[in-house]
Amino acid sequence: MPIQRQRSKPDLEFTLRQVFGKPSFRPIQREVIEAALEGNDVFLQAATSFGKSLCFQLPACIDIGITIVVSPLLALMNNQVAALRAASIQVATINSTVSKHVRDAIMADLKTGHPLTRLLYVTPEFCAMDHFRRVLRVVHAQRELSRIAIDEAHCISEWGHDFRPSFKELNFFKKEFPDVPMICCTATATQRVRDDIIATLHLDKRKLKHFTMTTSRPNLHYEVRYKSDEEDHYDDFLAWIKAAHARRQIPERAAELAARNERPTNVPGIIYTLYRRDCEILAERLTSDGIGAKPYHAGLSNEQKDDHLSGWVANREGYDVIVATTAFGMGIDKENVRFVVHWQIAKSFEGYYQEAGRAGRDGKASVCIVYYSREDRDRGANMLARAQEQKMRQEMNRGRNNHEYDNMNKHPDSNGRANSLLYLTKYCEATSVCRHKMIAEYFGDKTVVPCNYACDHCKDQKGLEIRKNNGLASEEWCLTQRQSYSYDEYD
Ligand SMILES: Nc1ncnc2c1ncn2[C@@H]1O[C@H](COP(=O)(O)OP(=O)(O)OP(=O)(O)O)[C@@H](O)[C@H]1O
Repeated sequence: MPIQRQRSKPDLEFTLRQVFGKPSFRPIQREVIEAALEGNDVFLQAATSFGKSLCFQLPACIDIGITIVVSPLLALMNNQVAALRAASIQVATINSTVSKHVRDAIMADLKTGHPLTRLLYVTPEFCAMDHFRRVLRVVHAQRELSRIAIDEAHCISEWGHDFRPSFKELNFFKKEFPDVPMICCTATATQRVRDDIIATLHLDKRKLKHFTMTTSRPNLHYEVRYKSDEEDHYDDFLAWIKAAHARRQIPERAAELAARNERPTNVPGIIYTLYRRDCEILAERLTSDGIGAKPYHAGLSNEQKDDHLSGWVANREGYDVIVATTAFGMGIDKENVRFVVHWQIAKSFEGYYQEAGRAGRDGKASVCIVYYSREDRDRGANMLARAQEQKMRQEMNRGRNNHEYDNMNKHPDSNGRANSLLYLTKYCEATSVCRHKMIAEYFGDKTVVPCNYACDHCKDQKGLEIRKNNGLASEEWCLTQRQSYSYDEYD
């Protein structure tokens, strides 16, 4: 018996306009939504900022019953929940920032079997809890479990195999509720990761409706800036952002901004760093140089994180730049982010593309800069090797026998991380290929990706080569550093 109980042919455009305030669908959104509403399992891969969330949010407003959205990060959940509330949609989230009182009220709504909540955002860890599963069974028995949406589905493959095993347990949904349709959304999955997600969730490949769109973000200008340990690139960045402020203070531009009630110093951006201590130090340095900046990392209290995120989203003075670890990023949707800077090489190619994808979500030109040094590359490789060693030790301590351990190491993910970092290094070192093309190549995107001088290679290849030659430490020097273990102390 199909679980879907739809109202007569829904007017999708009407819901889009009335509920979401959008004038029209973006390419293939309509097709994805129709496939979902027909009760299919759907796999949607599309560029950052494509509008993937709408593909499960809109059906949730049409179908009878509740959509469970599994989401990996608090900031992402809170960001989406706030946007849905602003559109007066009945949405709830259960996570560590939600008080017991609110949590009980949500659970009471679910326990009725006929929840008023249209979308419930939860973590994979919460989905693994017995009491939540029991309540879901009640909702399912009442034929009110409308759909399961897995947002940022690549996390199943990237994180499920090590530090967040609950991702792997998401196959509970298909095991227990095979008739409830599922939709998986991601911007960053290679063929290997796609196969892994499908297998982990127990989706039937033959019946799955697959939608794959280009990875291309033509309004993003990708740039690599070369450096070595010898120099502090802070001054380079400060000069760059001060120049952006100065351009906004040219009289005609300033008048335009004033008419829109915008501050000339509001150039919203994100700086990603690998280390928590850098978040604090850098935010303080920028603030003392007149650039409003706040840190964001897992070591801050929930109140601080909320304050910094909400101040930044609201374009509040003093909150223009967020200096963050990767605790901030995936899925964060603020339309006017004009730049994303990676203070060091990112942890993976997927991470880089995701984080850079926070820029220019309004379609306007925006800049993505990576400060790349070979020393940071080696530190990144070190961090990865250590994490893998630690995992190996933990698994040994947990008593896996050698055979199991060998199989674990044969898992596609064990090499995936290293390959991803290697490709990111290749991307940073490259001076003879368009950066947009390199991104497409990594994700197996066969479409022709346009680059209208929107990367440092296509804009000025000669200059790029010179900057690389002048900026990087030599490989010989890095080798001596590696041999003397000097990178280990920094980690
Ligand atoms: N049809 C549409 N018309 C106008 N805006 C839209 C439409 N669909 C989605 N959007 C807007 O596009 C923005 C990006 O959407 P969303 O956050 O769902 O992106 P995403 O595909 O999940 O990206 P990411 O993978 O980077 O998180 C949102 O602000 C959303 O409101």
